[in-house]
Amino acid sequence: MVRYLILEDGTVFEGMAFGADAEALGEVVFTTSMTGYQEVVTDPSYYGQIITFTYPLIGNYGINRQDYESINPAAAGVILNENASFPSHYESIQGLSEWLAAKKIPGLYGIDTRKLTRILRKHGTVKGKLCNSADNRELTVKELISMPLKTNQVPSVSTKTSYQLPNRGERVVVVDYGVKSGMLRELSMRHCDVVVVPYNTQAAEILQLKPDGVLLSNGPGDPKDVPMALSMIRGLLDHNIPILGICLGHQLLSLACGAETVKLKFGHRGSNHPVKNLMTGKIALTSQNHGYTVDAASLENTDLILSHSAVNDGTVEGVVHKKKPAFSIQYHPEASPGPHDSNSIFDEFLHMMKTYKKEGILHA
Ligand SMILES: NC(=O)CC[C@H](N)C(=O)O
Repeated sequence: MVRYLILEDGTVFEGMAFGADAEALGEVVFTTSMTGYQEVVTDPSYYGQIITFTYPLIGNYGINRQDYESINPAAAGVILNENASFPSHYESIQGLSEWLAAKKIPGLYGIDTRKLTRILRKHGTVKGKLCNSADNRELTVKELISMPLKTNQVPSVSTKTSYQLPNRGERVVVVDYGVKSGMLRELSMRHCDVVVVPYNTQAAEILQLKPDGVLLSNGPGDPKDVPMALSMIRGLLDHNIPILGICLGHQLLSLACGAETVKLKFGHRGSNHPVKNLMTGKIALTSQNHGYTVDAASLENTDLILSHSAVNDGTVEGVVHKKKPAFSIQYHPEASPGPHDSNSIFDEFLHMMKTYKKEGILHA
């Protein structure tokens, strides 16, 4: 069956349908990840977006039981060049198309994803529609132009109630803005006693849980659409609770400390983004998925120091608080998918919690 992608600039791509027989509207973004499509599509930070894979062949190892980053994928649609219809892997339980159909996500394949990516890179944020007919192209373009981009999606993906992953180690409260399960796995692997709480939990409730540290998770949308997080974070800083912020959590920590966030032209999405640690001079390849960034110039009047920066475009990739036990990074140390170069961020967080608990001093 034929399917179309119509962009708000009027461009029409004709390809083949796979996944669900449905239509989708959303921001069209691209990821350069060569593998890990199951993790990408189930990452809650992709909520409402139509994901284009620049790697030409996707789906060849199917879908398995392990690689979920959330149970219900939040992406609006998937675009590929070649869809491997006969997956082969010993853990595969389903093909990508079948799985997307079951999750009600439409897909389009057989288009020139290089041409599409060039358009996305040139125009930045581009809205698009996956549909089964291009007869109403003009109407669809009008609909896309007037459609406001939804940026307040955290309430849709955050847990509604708190839950615990009990263990014998440090008590870590995870504030769930759309947490990837990879982060919970990394904490559990380090024996952390994890309590996951909804996005709008306030500092007093978190303090009652007697945390050794708090992880501010990743999540979809614009960090400025989560204003209730800022007073909570300031409350935790006032009580010297060790904090690690990842991705949206990093942007929220920065906003809470007085920095600014801005939207990037076309975002960073992929598993091969080099990041420089400015403290050690070392470069790590990182997994990324973000459309917003902390404005480097705005750090000047805050208590935050720039600790990491993106090698490709020089944007902010990490900050450290000068006076409080808090640091954050824009990329994904849990990888899922991607290289494990930055896995030690979780060890640093653990070290910070332990040191702080023992000596009540700031992590050096
Ligand atoms: N992965 C994330 O947490 C993304 C953060 C934010 N939604 C952004 O796009 O920049």
